[in-house]
Amino acid sequence: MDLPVDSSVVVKAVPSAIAALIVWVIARRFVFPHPLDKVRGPPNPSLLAASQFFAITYKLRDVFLQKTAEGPQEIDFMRWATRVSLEIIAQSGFGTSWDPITEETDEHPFTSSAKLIVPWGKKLLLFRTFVMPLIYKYNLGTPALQRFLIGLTPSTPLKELRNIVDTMHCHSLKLVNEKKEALAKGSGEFRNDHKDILGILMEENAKASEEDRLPDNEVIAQISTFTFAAMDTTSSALCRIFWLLAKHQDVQDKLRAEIREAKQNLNSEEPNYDQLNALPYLDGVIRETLRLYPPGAVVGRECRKDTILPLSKPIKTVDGTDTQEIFIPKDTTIFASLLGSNTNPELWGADTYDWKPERWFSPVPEKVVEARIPGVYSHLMTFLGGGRACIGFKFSLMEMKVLIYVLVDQFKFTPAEQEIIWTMAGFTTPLVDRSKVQPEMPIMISRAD
Ligand code: HEM
Repeated sequence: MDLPVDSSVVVKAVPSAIAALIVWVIARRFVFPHPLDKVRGPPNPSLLAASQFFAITYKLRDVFLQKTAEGPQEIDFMRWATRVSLEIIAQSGFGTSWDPITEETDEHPFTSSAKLIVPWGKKLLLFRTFVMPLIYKYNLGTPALQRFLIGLTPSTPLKELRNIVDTMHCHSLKLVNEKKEALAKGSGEFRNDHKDILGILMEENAKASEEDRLPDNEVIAQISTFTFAAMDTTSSALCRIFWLLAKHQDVQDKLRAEIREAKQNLNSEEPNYDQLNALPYLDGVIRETLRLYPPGAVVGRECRKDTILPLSKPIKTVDGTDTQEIFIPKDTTIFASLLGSNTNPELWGADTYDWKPERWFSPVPEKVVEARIPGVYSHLMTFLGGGRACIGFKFSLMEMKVLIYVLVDQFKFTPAEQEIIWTMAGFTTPLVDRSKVQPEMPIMISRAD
């Protein structure tokens, strides 16, 4: 067969091409390997959820593209981060869609309700600390009586919280009933393609023995638990990350460069889970933010038996003596500072209160390793540790990474004029006006070059 070019030229070029290829492979492997090299390969089918997260995030990207068509715009980032977080947990957790995420549609009532639990709850600190535990402990009054009494009180926060609970309950009940109906028709149809958490729970619950089976009200309660645990925390962390990126343009630029390089290297719009995790700057930004600004700064616990708490170093008691341990009587409520552990200068060093994503490019300080912090994530207590640790932390990390990957690539974020007030009661929440209940985080966005 005739070759379209002079065959002698091709034959002479072969050894040079092979030599060039060898040089290129060696250079890529040893001189400037890309972090994604380690994780190339077929996508892991068990981690396909990343593509579901991308699909939801693209809707937000489209809203922002629409908004910035005429130039820079101020947006309430809290509003959009909450909508996306809710939709992600609705689709992956419950196999339903609650929010089309468009400029023209309002947020789902579940979002507007769940988002206000913390701000209204904050106004009832004394009631929650002293009265509610007694109501639970002594099982005072039926739910109907409690609701009736709330109606008689002049307390707006109590009434608001009751309305919030009603809204969330009503939507959760509807969802459980729909799932039950589908379950009755056959599990194949029921699960559809999605192995969502609620679907699996209900399917297994239906098979469980009478004594192991969760009653309906507990299944319904799981929906509120998951929504609340997933939505408020992740949206709070996302707000903080974008606020920091807006304030540190140099970090934002480096992050954008890393994302764009990854896109080019992968030759694809969407990295899979492993590829996303292999981006060091993206990972450093998230780790550092969750270290210095954990969405929940403290957790409360009730001591179930008399306990002696050993201390890492002696403290002075009121009578001036040194002690190495504290006695905590049964039923004492204690608050453990997750923030305090994450930022302890004795472990993390003098620059502990500086936000430095690069910190994570080197091994963590020896003292941090030696302290054996029991947290499930990165020597941090942000997601707690032990039997009650956060079960959604990898889910949340992936959600944040996907959102940052998509948005920072396309948009530039700069601070808005208003000062943000970060309130620390409950989950950390951004506000612009302390007298308002509604969380808000204005930020300027424009198209990135
Ligand atoms: C940045 C995001 C998140 C943070 C900082 C966070 C933090 C925490 C913390 C500190 C706890 C322990 C609370 C306590 O026991 O007092 C917890 C529990 C929990 N989290 Fe998360 N979380 C996040 C995201 C998520 C997501 C996305 C989900 C669900 C998909 C989730 C589901 C849960 C659940 C169900 C629990 C209760 C676990 C149990 O008590 O056994 N979380 N989370």
